Amino acid sequence: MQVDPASPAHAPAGARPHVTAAVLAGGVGARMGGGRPKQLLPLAGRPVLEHAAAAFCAAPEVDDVIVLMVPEHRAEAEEIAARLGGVSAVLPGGASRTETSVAALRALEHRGDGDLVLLHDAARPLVTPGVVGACVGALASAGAVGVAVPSGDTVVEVSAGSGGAEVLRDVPPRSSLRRMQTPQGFRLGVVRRAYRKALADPALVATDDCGVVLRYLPEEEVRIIAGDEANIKVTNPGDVEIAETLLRLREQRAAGDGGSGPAATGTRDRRRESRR
Ligand SMILES: Nc1ccn([C@@H]2O[C@H](COP(=O)(O)OP(=O)(O)OP(=O)(O)O)[C@@H](O)[C@H]2O)c(=O)n1
Ligand SMILES: C[C@](O)(CO)[C@H](O)COP(=O)(O)O
Repeated sequence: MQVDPASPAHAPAGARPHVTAAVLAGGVGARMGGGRPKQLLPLAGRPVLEHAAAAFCAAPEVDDVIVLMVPEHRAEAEEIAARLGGVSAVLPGGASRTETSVAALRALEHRGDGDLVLLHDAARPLVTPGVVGACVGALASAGAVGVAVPSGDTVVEVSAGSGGAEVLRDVPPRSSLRRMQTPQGFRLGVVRRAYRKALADPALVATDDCGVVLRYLPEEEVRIIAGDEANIKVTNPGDVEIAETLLRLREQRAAGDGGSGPAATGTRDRRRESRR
């Protein structure tokens, strides 16, 4: 699949920006092990990646969903995209998460600087359309937005001590600590400028995209909005089971609400409907 080249490069004056969600599925899942990328593991009967992409397909604020997949497993992502019906392109990911983010930005070269992109870990299958919508909403008044949750634990900094053993170095105040999640959303002009500088830095090391904006565009405020404790990243063995439990709890709560909770299904039609 390819990105639709007929899409306008710049939104007409006064029009709302175009919103693309890029689901980053280029990782091999080394910590999970098992020989297959974790985004393809089944979670309640559907691959992890399918859950993640479905939340964006269901979010009325999102116009377009693309998936960046480990090249060797692109065919499986194409099948998932075909099932969902709301994914416009499945493209090859890069060798690192940062390279996959850059590949997503390259795929959006035809979009204007004022358009928006949401970068999301395919390994976070429990993201909800509600969090996606809040992220897009915050981008009305910010150039970069990350979703995060407060840290319940005291988070400490460690380093190697005199005998080589790990020792405590610093205890940052917990009240100012958050655990960063995805989606992370950006005006394209902002994230493009940040990555342009980042890619010129031979010392570039990044584990998320808001961090790249913070480091390379210090003048740009990165807004933090409330994430969701359940929006875990499937990382280590056992995490799929935890995600399944959280999903079941969410479904039970939604059923208790009369089914009004966030559904991770939806179609392009619903999106079109919301734009009228
Ligand atoms: N080359 C890469 C590496 C990571 N990711 C994506 O970035 C997200 C978060 O990364 P992580 O949890 O580290 O995934 P993996 O890199 O697959 O895991 P590991 O580090 O254990 O190998 C995942 O959705 C993963 O697919 C990516 O798109 N391209
Ligand atoms: C982007 C992220 O999910 C925010 O918590 C995280 O940094 C990804 O990190 P990883 O090293 O790729 O697991």
